[in-house]
Amino acid sequence: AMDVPSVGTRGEAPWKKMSAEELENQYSPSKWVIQMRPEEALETYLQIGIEGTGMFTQSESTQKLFKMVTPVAQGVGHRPHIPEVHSEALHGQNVCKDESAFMVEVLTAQGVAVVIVGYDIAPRGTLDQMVDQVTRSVAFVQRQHPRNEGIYLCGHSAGAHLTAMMLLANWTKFGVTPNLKGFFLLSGIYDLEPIVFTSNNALLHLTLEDAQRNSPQLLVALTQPADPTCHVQVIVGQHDSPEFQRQSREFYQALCRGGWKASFEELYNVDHFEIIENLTQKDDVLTQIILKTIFQ
Ligand SMILES: N[C@@H](CC(=O)c1ccccc1NC=O)C(=O)O
Repeated sequence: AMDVPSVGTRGEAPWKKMSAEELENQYSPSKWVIQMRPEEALETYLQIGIEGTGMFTQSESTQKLFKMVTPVAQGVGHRPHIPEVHSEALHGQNVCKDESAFMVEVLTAQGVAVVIVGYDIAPRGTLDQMVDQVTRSVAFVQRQHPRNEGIYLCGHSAGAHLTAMMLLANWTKFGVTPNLKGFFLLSGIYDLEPIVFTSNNALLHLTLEDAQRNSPQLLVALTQPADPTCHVQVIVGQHDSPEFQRQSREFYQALCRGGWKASFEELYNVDHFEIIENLTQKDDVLTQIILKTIFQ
């Protein structure tokens, strides 16, 4: 019989047929940038981070991007305030929560309260601990702001993975059910198994079991959406690597099969990093998606 390549999510995962070198490439976002050399991208985006707003200045500089936005009631004399930032932190080896605050102003200017969540990245924290820290942070915000009009979670790259894990959280353990209205999952990974076989695992030390237990791609099929009206937007850059694009598309498909209200978008002409770079600007495509979703 002819060797017909499998289509969609059926059949063997395509990464299993890749050489070690090719797999490493696919899971190194810096190798797929379009405007710079890879080393330049690492320096620009991963080492010094994206320029901050100065709002959060205590730079412990070891945490990862994960942010959460909460629309609050606007009224005369009622200035939205930004709740205390957690000093907990995730698996990103790269960007810290302070550096992730660069996009808050465009949201706070519209009356949206923004919380940047930190967590203990590897090797300080295990992936299970990071997921737990983020879960507790979301529960904390709900407890502090029980009358919020809705909580939207947003994460990029490894942060999108942690954010996606919140779709599967068991909130009963935390004594509170967060008022989750929407998810923005940007250039994320949702099946962690291939990560085990890349250099990304040098600090993380994920076993196959750890990877499976923390793979939303595998878990969404086994869970019912708590709130079927909660909108999950899976968004990937046109110039993200083919593996990152496949992960986003297949996660979107899994969400649809699981009964979630999901949508998928490939953003034109941006790579893994550029996708969030213009979140400081009101007219940016992604900024507009976020604002329209919150204020619809
Ligand atoms: N630092 C590496 C890999 C990296 O940043 C990464 C790899 C897999 C999944 C997420 C990653 N980064 C962002 O959270 C690189 O891009 O060269």
